[in-house]
Amino acid sequence: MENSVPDNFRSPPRIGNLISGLIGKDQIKIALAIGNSRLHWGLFVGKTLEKTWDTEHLTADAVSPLSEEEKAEYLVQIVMRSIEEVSSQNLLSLPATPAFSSPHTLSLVPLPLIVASVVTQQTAIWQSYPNVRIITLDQLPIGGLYPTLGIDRALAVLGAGNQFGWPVLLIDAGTALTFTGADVNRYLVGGAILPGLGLQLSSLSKKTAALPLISLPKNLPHRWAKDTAEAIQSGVVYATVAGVRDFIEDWRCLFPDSKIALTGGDRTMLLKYLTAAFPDTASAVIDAPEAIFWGITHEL
Ligand SMILES: Nc1ncnc2c1ncn2[C@@H]1O[C@H](COP(=O)(O)OP(=O)(O)OP(=O)(O)O)[C@@H](O)[C@H]1O
Ligand SMILES: CC(C)(CO)[C@@H](O)C(=O)NCCC(=O)O
Ligand SMILES: [K+]
Repeated sequence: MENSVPDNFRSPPRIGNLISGLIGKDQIKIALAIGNSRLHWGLFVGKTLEKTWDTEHLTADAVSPLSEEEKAEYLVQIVMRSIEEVSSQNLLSLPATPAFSSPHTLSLVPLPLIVASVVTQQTAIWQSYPNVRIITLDQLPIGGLYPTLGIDRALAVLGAGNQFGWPVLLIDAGTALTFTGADVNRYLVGGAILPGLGLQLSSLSKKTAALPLISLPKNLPHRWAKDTAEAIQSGVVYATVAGVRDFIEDWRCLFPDSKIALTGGDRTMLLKYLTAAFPDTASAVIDAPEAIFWGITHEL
């Protein structure tokens, strides 16, 4: 994904003619979940989530010199290019492809875009998209939300509850590691926020003189390490899985029949560590990479 204005900025997107048949029927909608590390995209046909993918944040520098009209065109093209990159097989093989014949280009018919963002600066950029809706907390059918709750947490817990049932505890292993729990009445019980696995590692290297930037280990490391890299991995991994287990077990005391779902960029690693360290706890956890998009389904 380009971060600056693309060279062929003014050329019509190729995919336009291909999918405009579907657009004419109002079937395609794009969801954009703006996280702290990157952009998460979902392509819906009707209410069905067909595809998800991730790209980098846009830079304000690429967008700010543009006029309002150019911004709109630029963002439409960013969306189309992004879809084009990920859709070469899947999108074009959707069942509705025979309808691909309309003369519209997508710069004339921008796909509806639904944005849920926890990054104000990025939200501001996407406000220039011509056919955008920004999801806010007050639109969501969950009670007991507090005003500063992250929309990603609200949507993901809603999506997990709708998919798996209520009550539900949603764990998001993203930039931040969050716990968000709701009861059988879709009422927020509460949650917690701590630095995610990646952020723990990067902050140790950034804020100390001697500690290097270490990546996550492939498997549960040795606990009692005898070199720096392994010591960092041990500390971050064991403390995090112990904390995650403690939150899960506490939640299960409150709601013994609750579903427990795990999402976010580090979910696979976290679940691997948790499985190795606490298999009983881990066996209750459901992999839910698309939880936030299931929450958005409700808003389409
Ligand atoms: N290809 C990737 N690019 C960036 N991060 C990745 C990638 N694959 C896995 N990750 C992990 O994903 C984590 C970020 O998670 P995610 O992408 O869910 O973040 P986010 O949605 O931006 O964060 P948040 O929702 O907390 O704002 C990082 O800690 C990183 O280790
Ligand atoms: C906690 C994060 C950063 C997780 O992405 C996001 O949900 C957020 O910015 N939340 C606002 C604070 C809160 O949820 O209480
Ligand atoms: K996330």
